[in-house]
Amino acid sequence: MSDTATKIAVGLEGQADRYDVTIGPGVLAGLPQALGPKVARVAVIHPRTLRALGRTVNQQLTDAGLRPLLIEVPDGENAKTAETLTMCWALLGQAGFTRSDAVVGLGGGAVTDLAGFVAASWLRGVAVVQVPTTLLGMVDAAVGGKTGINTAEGKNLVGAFHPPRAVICDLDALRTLPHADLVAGLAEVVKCGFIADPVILDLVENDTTGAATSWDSAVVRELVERAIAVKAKVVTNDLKESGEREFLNYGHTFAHGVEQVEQYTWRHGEAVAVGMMYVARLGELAGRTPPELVARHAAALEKLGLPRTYRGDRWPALISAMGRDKKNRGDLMRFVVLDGLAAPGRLEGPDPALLEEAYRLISE
Ligand SMILES: NC(=O)c1ccc[n+]([C@@H]2O[C@H](COP(=O)([O-])OP(=O)(O)OC[C@H]3O[C@@H](n4cnc5c(N)ncnc54)[C@H](O)[C@@H]3O)[C@@H](O)[C@H]2O)c1
Ligand SMILES: O=C(O)C(=O)C[C@@H](O)[C@H](O)[C@H](O)COP(=O)(O)O
Ligand SMILES: [Zn+2]
Repeated sequence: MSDTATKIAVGLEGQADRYDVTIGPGVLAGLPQALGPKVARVAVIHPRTLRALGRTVNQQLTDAGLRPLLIEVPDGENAKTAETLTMCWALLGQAGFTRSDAVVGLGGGAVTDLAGFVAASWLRGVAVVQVPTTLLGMVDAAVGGKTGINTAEGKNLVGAFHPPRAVICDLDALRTLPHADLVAGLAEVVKCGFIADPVILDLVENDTTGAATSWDSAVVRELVERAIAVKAKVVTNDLKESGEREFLNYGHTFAHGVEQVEQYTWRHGEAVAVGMMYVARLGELAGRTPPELVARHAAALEKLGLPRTYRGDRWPALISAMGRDKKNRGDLMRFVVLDGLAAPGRLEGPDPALLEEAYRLISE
């Protein structure tokens, strides 16, 4: 293991489901230990693009005396389908996976969401170790135990809360990540800045050298660690989203609508960027979010090269998709808005006219 690794614990001290998120270059070497002593077989679920890394992990686990089974799935959201889930179940069944075996999610957020749900559902729950290989996976998707897949009707509509046994964020994995995916991941980091840790925003705003978008910079490492610390604290307090975990959903009602309407051709992080602009405007229209904070959203996202606007001719499809958001209760639409910097709150049942007006304000 790298001697420059950082560990952030998730879960209450002394509880069996507490786990570490390990961050640093080279920390993938710790995967066999992270799986624990009782595991024999390991299903390594990875996307097509990471076939070579999958083989490296296969060798690493074999050398450690484990019996890996590589499962290759499609890239991106195409992995988060009932068909891919069924394929994974079939392969685990054919290999005779038992409750002492484990799953590894090796890939971006789409794969860690799928792998987590495979683990949550197989034999009603086996261990999963998440090895995120995108920035977004490291700072958000792999941490916190939200797992799931999409259905034709919407994003993440089927899933389970299933905390991982460990999360391994090997920063070396970011070397091959396309720049646009790195930047998209920063949208979730900025989200953590607005809802909980303004130092994140300072780091982005004061970056004069492009360090915030350079995968191997000290700034990116600090951003990763700060965002994970925000998420770790929230999910430790509220794993199943009955309270403050909803704040991690800031910007996501609109974002998930955009992803669905665009048939998942938009990156999740890009949709979250626009979704934060939308809800910042909504909060302002509702008299909750101060105008200068709305302007700060636009400035921070622009600095990173993230989108702030969306096409203006999709309202019926968007409002329909937003009606299926998990924060809603019956006909009551519920949003997370900011009452100030690092002061998230809920906006329940806003006037439909405000919902459409906020859309108009961010329309191209
Ligand atoms: N469960 C959660 O709490 C949570 C949180 C945030 C996002 N998510 C989900 O995460 C998904 C988005 O994740 P994402 O942004 O990582 O996208 P992604 O998983 O689709 O990955 C983006 C692309 O990068 C490729 N890739 C992954 N690692 C790579 C690497 N190191 N080098 C080169 N290519 C690489 C992938 O194969 C894919 O084509 C969405 O489905 C979103 O809903 C879940
Ligand atoms: O961890 C959470 O809780 C989040 O809401 C984090 C989000 O960034 C993430 O995109 C999550 O998958 C959204 O969940 P959903 O419940 O809105 O599907
Ligand atoms: Zn998200």
